[in-house]
Amino acid sequence: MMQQYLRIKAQHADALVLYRMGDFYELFYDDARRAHRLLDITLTTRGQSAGEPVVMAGVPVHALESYLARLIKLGEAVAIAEQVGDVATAKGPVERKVVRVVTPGTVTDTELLADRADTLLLAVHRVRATWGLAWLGLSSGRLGLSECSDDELPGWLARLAPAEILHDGTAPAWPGVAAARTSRPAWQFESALGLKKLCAQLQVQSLAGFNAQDLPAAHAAAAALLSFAEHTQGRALDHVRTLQVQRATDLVDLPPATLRNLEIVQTLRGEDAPTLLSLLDTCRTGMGSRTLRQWLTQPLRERRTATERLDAIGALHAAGFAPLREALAGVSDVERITARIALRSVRPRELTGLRDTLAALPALRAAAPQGTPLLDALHGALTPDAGIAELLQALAAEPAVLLRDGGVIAEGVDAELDELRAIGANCDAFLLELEARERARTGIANLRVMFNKVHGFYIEVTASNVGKVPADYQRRQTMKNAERYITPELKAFEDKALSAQERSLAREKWLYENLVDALQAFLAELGALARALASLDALGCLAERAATLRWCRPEFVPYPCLQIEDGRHPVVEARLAETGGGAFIANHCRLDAKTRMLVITGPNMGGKSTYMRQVALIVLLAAVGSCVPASACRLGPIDAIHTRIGAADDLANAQSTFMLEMTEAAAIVHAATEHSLVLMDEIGRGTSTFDGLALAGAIASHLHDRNKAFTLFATHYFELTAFPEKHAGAMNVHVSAAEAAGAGGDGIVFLHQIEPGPASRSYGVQVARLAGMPAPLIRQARAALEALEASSSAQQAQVDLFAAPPAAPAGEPSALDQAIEALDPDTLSPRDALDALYRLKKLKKES
Ligand SMILES: Nc1ncnc2c1ncn2[C@@H]1O[C@H](COP(=O)(O)OP(=O)(O)OP(=O)(O)O)[C@@H](O)[C@H]1O
Repeated sequence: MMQQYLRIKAQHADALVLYRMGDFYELFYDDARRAHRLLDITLTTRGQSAGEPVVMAGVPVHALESYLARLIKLGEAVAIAEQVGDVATAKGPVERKVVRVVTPGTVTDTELLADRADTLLLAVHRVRATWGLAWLGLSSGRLGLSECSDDELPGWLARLAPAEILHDGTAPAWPGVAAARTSRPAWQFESALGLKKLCAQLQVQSLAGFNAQDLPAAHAAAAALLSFAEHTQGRALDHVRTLQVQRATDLVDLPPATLRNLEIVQTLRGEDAPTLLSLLDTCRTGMGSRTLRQWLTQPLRERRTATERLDAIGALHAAGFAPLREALAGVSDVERITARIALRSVRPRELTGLRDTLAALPALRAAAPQGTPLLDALHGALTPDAGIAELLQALAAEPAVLLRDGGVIAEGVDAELDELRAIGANCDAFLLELEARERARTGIANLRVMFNKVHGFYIEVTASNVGKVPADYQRRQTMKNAERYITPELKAFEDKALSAQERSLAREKWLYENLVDALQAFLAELGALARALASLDALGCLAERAATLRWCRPEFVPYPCLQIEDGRHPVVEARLAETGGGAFIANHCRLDAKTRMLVITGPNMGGKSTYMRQVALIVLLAAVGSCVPASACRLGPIDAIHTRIGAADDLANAQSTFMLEMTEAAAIVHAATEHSLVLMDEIGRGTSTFDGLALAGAIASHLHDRNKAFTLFATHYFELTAFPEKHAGAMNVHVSAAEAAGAGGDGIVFLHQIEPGPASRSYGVQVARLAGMPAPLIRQARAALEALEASSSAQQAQVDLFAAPPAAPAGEPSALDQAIEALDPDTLSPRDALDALYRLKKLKKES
């Protein structure tokens, strides 16, 4: 047996092998020690192999799911080796085979998946300066490809949030990426192989129809992705029949900092709520929630999709969305059920769930409004082939949870099954009759015919009556107060009953497998149905949110424009409403080709961050095709939302607050275009005043003069309120606050209203007092502040913070010169040389 185990283990060196032995899955040697550490299960030793005691640990079969869930969460891969041979006839150890490998990115078990988020497997592969990406949601059948640069990769990893990343062993560690990493042999990442595999998977001759033929790096990643996914499932992936190519240039760029700072799907603390998604997601199904999450993290630059969705939402408002949402509430997770049909792991109750959903479709169709291209298309997908429902009629009304318990196939579907079941049903009558007959024959009034799992059928006679037992009774078992017997007649009956039950279970299993096989023909239709239901659900949800939260439809224009009337921060507003914290103060934001930058000043706690974030959230929601929290909104093209907000120390990556601040700001200055929205919150505060002020001024100038991005620039440096005087595209605004008649004039009321012009003064000391600083400390700070203000105005240096950058001093080599100097052509490989060329071109562009 150990030989058999070691053979299996050799084929699954990277996974924990769970080896089935009776009612347990056993782990051996290092796997056992690892499982002991991770799961806190007991380590034992048994027997000897090669002269050493065999170290082992086991988990009971019935508890597999919960242990699997824990292991997957810890990023482990698990190979499950089942007994596939016949226990009764096997000579030596029963044959065992790995039936599936479960890894964090390839789980499909309903119990192990989050309802409202997709679990993605991502493969990455670098070809020269290009990263190829290929990802797959096994439980949804969604396959995607993309290519990106080094700089863009972190954005993709954050956006996709994969559970597991496959790489060829050379990928660097990515900070902040929580996915499990699985290394695969480099030869599996092969472009031509990938192209072939993709064509085979999608059953097409070329990928032209998917606009995916010119992505060699992504093809290479797809080769490894598909091999690995098939390997874990032990079969082909028949439900994966569509492909989505996403080009970075198609999406509104949301770098990881933006996803984080705007708290779109996770709060800064890493919780699921309150976030934009948690506020938005009132979807009736898991499929809808997953789709909404995808829309939100992958907003599109071109406005066609958003306009289509907004048209649909408009129609839902006009026709009423409540009936549709009610009809969707009873719909089961068709997307995951479809995947599980394809993987042959679907459970009986999932199929009856599908049957109920199909039966509910006419009502759903009646409740789904039509009249816009998107709604009409979705409506069209709600009439799947009647053959599916017909096949599902074979299932019992309420089947058992597990196939092995029987009772899954309905009566009247299969004559043989019905006959076998009848034998079982007649059992009870026969036993009662036998009992009565034997009581009469023996004169033992309390004689009983009974059954248990270990001993089968028997006749029980109490000790006091043993003397009356006839000669044809054979003793089976002696109890404390009774004896148990078997008779030839009872034995014959037992054989017939047990074999009928066994045969009926086997027959049901066979019928069920046939049913699942027959359903394979409808995978594509079921996939389309799932997508339509999911989209309808997400649209219904957006319509409901817009109505409940009083949002308006944004308008798209082709020229530079970012105009928001009475904008609100949806999450802060909801929170204020929840806690009775008063009304949210709505604010405008008006940027256009001429005015591209707002310099925002005002007291701490005044609402600067809230204002900037709300503008970004509104821009994002509009790009998704949702209504927005404002009374009116007009938007030009937007290609990215960049944010530099807050200062969470990235200790894990040994970056100081200031270093992180500058790194993020540098990335923005490099990437922002005139179509980007940039939020800069208190840049420069992480260092000394002069350094910080000087850098903030230079960054503002760069954004204004070179990037020309729409920029919201919040700052505490009063000196920066002079910026708009010299920069025509910038304008001062401030969040208003009022002095309250408090002791010593230190009271302050935040009005949260954005007003034109710079703030008149700072309120830092007042806010500190509100925060409960001791009175003497506050008095000292105020005295010091007055002295500082007096001395500063007396000797204000006439420094031009915003002067154009002086040329690099003569004689000082530029960054480009230095890079060229550092190159040694004789020692470069062709690939390094090409990389160097890219680097130089980039430096040239920046200089
Ligand atoms: N428009 C608004 N209407 C009502 N309440 C608001 C509004 N804006 C902000 N607030 C409230 O004020 C609090 C502080 O806002 P915010 O964090 O945006 O201030 P800030 O000016 O960025 O402060 P700091 O300069 O200290 O970072 C928010 O948590 C919110 O409760």
